[in-house]
Parts: sequence; structure tokens; C-alpha cells
Amino acid sequence: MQTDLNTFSLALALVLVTLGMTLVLIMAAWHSGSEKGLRHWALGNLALTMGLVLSISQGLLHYSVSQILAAGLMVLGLGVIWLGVRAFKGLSQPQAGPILAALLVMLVLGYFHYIQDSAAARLAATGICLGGLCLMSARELLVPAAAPLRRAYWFTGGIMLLSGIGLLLRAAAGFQGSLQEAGITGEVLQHATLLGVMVAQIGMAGGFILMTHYRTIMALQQLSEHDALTGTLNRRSMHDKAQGLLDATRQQGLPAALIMVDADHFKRINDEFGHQTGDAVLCHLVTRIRLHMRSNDLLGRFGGEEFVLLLPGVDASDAQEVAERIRLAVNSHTESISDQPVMLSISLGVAGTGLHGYDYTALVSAADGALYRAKALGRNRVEMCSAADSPMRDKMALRLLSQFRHNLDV
Ligand SMILES: Nc1nc2c(ncn2[C@@H]2O[C@H](COP(=O)(O)OP(=O)(O)OP(=O)(O)O)[C@@H](O)[C@H]2O)c(=O)[nH]1
Repeated sequence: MQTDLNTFSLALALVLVTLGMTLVLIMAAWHSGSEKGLRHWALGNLALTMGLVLSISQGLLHYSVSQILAAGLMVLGLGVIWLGVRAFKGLSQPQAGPILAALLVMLVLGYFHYIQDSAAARLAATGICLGGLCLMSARELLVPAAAPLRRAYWFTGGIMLLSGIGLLLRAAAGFQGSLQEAGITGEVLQHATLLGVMVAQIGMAGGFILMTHYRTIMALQQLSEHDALTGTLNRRSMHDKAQGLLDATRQQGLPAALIMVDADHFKRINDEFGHQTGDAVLCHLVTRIRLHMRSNDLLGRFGGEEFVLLLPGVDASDAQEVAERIRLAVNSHTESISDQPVMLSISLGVAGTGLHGYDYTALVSAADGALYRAKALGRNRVEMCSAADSPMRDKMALRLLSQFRHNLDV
């Protein structure tokens, strides 16, 4: 089998592609901040590039440099890339692993060149080491992960898997001499390897950048949708997600209920124990609420110490029971929060779609009215919004009554 391709041109193209990808990874790593992995990938690719440069200088440099050191550098590069994948996933990184693998492959190549000359054994040793490292990275990436990161994981993992299989097949075929039997010359094999590695190099570097990109998007999304202190949905994203969930619930012909939760006398907690303890109390409150939530319920922070909980598929009277359980869970005893003995109680207002429809704003308004009533009637209680309750109508009067009682308390 003959090809019109020129080995040196292909090798040069591969070196340039690898160098280009390395520069892209270095630039990406430059501003990666706390993002783990990119630096390893840039460094690993740099070692790969150096190894490739040495290996295409065969004939110009001594064998020990153009073949043995080159293979060592390539193994080191793929090893560091594997470390990068583990760093990206937050796993431990056995730093010595790639160095030991590189030393091992150099020793084996030296043995099969200087002591027992076998080209097939050298090909097999390099292929097994490089292919094995590709498969190790693939193993870390071809795992379940949150979307959209999963797509980038599987893309990069797929490239690594194919590269690993290709390198191992190359090693095995060379070792058994089956390439010659199939009429595949060393030159054709080299061309195929160079082209394959070029495609793999572009895919691998692109995949790593895609992984970082998707993770950044996910982090930004998390920041824009969630309250930084408590991790609950922020007011805007709660509105959007809750309305979507309410629409879906209506289409399924199911009821839904909404609970407004407000910490009692929270200002006093802040005043008595300090703002930091106040923050810890809010996180504690959210943890308690979450214990009574199902996976498809939504929890959002409505304001300072006010939270909103949406329960799809639950009617108002069942939601009242849930609210009561949450109240008791919070109010059961004095908690040691940030080493401070804090006595916390909450007031809750409940509204259901049965009376107030599937509009999120209307439900919030109704539950808020019930919550105001709970505050006005002495706090630490659950109030239901009934049909007779026009939540907003009496709000001012309730606010005044609440303020009056509040003033009497202090
Ligand atoms: N620590 C802390 N305090 C907050 C935060 N957001 C709001 N607050 C405080 O929460 C307090 C709310 O006070 P009020 O609205 O008077 O409510 P309250 O003292 O709980 O009284 P009632 O609701 O009537 O029982 C204010 O002092 C705010 O400064 C926060 O993120 N962290």
C-alpha cells in the first residue's frame, strides 16, 4: 500500500498543530483563576510537543534523544494530562505517577535498543504506555456528570478512548508482525499514526477547553440563580422556575401550594448575637426546611429573613401539615448556632391553587397575607389563606397590629 503523503510534512504539521493547541491551553490557563486542570493540560501538551519535535528530528539527533527521550516526554505529557483530568474533577493527583511511567518507558526502550534489539518491542512498549494513559484519562471522563458538563466529558473522554484503543492496536499489530502480513508498511503506519494523533490532539485540547467553558457557565448560572448565603433560589429565579412548575402542575391537573416562611424577631437575634450568627441562623433555618422538602419542591429566598416554598402536587391542607412540621422542627429547642444559644421561631402563611389559582405572584400575595396574620396573632404559628381572606385588603391593618404587638414585646 502506497500513500502520496510525505512523512516529514505530516510530522511537521503535527508538531505545529500540537504547538498551536499548547499555546491555546497556555492562554486559557493564564486566566483560569481557581479553575483546576488547565495548567496541567497546558504543561502536559508542552511536554507532548517537545517529545514530538524530538521524534521528528530522527537522524539529526542521537537515538537516545530522538527516540528514547522523545517517548519519555510524550508519556510524561499524557501522564500530566491525566493528572489534569483528576485535578479538574477534584480528585487526588499522584504527582510521581507520570514521572515513573516516563522513566519506565525510557528504560524499556533503552533495553530493547542497546541490549536486545527489537523494533517491535519498542513499538509495543511506547504504544502500551501512551495508549494506557489515554485510557486512564478516558476512564475518568466517561462517567455520569451534570449536564451540560457531561457533553464535554464524553466528547473528550471519547477522543481519549479512541486514541487509547488506536495506540494499543498499533502496539499489538506491530508486535505480532500482522502489519507486514496485511501489506501495511512502516511508512503507512506512521502516516496513519501522525494523522490520527493530529485529529486527537485538536479534539483533546478542544475538549478540555469545552470542559472548562461548561463548568464556568454552570458556576455563573449557579451564582445568578441562587442566593449566595443560603444556596436557595434567589427571588428572580424562584419566580421564573416556580411559574414554570405551576404551569406544568396545572397541565397535569394537579394542585399546588405555596408556603411563606419568616423568622420571628430576627432583628433581635442580629442585635443580640451579631450579624454573623444571624447569617448562620438563616442557613440553619434553610437546612431545617429542606428536611421537609421533596426533590421536586422549590425553595427560594424572598427577602432578608423570608423564604418561599412551593409544593407541586400538594393541596393547601396537606401543605398546612408540612408547614406545621417545619415550624415544630425549627422551634423545638434552643439551638447552638455558631456557639450561641439561639431560640428561633418562625411564622408561616399557606396558600393553595384551589383558591388562588396558578399565578405565582397571586399565590405569593395570598400566602404573604396569611403570614402577616400569623405575625399579628402572636408569631410562631401557621396561618392558612382562606377564600374569605382577601390577603392584600387587610394587610395594612395587620401590619399595624403586628407592629403594635412587636413594640409591646420589646
Ligand atoms: N444576619 C442577617 N440579617 C439579615 C439579612 N437580611 C436581612 N436581615 C435582617 O433581618 C432583620 C429583619 O427585621 P424585621 O423586618 O424587623 O423582622 P423581625 O425582627 O424578624 O420581626 P418580625 O418579622 O416582625 O418577627 C433586619 O434587622 C435585617 O437587617 C441577612 O442576610 N443576614
